[in-house]
Amino acid sequence: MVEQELKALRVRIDSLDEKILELISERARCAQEVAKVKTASLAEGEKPVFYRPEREAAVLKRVMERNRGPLGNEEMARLFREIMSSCLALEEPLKVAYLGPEGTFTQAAAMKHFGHAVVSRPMAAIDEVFREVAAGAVNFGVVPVENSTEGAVSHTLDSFLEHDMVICGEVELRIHHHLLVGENTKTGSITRIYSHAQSLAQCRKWLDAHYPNVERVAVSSNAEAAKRVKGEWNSAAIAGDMAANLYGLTRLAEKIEDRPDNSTRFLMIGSQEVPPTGDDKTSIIVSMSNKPGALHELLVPFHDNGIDLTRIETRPSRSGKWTYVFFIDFVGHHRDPLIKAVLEQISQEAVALKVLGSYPKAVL
Ligand SMILES: O=C(O)C(=O)C[C@]1(C(=O)O)C=C[C@@H](O)C=C1
Repeated sequence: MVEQELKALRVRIDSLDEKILELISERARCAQEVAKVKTASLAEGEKPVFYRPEREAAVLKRVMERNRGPLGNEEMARLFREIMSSCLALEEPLKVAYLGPEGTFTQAAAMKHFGHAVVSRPMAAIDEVFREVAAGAVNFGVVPVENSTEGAVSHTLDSFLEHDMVICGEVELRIHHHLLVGENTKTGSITRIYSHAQSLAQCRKWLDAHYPNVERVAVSSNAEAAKRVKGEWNSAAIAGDMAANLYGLTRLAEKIEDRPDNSTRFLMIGSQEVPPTGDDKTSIIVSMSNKPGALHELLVPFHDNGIDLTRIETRPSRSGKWTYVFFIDFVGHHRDPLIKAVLEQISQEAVALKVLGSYPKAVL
């Protein structure tokens, strides 16, 4: 009886899969047509722009709005994310550099934002990601910018001071850390725990409680930590799922981050300006003259115009001792008339103002 029912359901699934297959193929052919149209309408010397983040955000939002379940909105959007990623790859295979090595959270962020049909290249340092994008060796780069527990990633902020980059997207990732061991690890004899400094900090209380006397060794990435543990018998690593799976490690303890809402925000950097979608964010760098009330003066225009600031960060400017630059993120697009007016007002008071980019708010 059960066998009969299962058989009938599987016949239905097969027939639905055939329809889905046909529809996906039709969609892919449509994307090929889009590519032809984009290429045909070019002026002399102009390059086609295949990747359209504003359109991708609209597609994913529409899917989420129309979804009636039983699959959740995020799950459904994730499936469409991958379909679109493959459609884009037919138009142009995107090359994306990220802070490596393979298995880092930054790689997971890159996949969450662009899907898996991109050609991704791990870089050894944040600055290298910036340089690879600046050199035109890849279309986009992915770098971490802030963590909800540990704050700003200062290497990324400093790199924005050195390179002319356009921010064209953001993605947020829940960060879950696990204590990982290899096949050879003697779990009762762990004397050393490897991880990236930020991850060690994010698990500080857990480590104090469970491994108070074990040496904590900061290495260049969580993936590097996982790699080291594979060959040692007395060490463990703190890293996430991607690294655990990549290096075949076992989870001795799961989700050991001190704060359950621990998440990291990543930025997509490139050279492409993104048009407004109606639900955007903008990132700017401003340097003010070193006088009392400078920060107040900078913030007043935002307040007066009801603009929602989502982040403000200070870094030394590197061009003069004790001068500072402010990294500010706010809601809106720099082409919106209100935002334009506010930026105009600020630039009259500022020593320098640079718009790093306006981009759709993260959908996924
Ligand atoms: O609409 C476009 O411009 C397309 O190229 C199609 C498409 C899609 O598959 O929906 C593919 C890539 C772009 O980044 C955005 C959307």
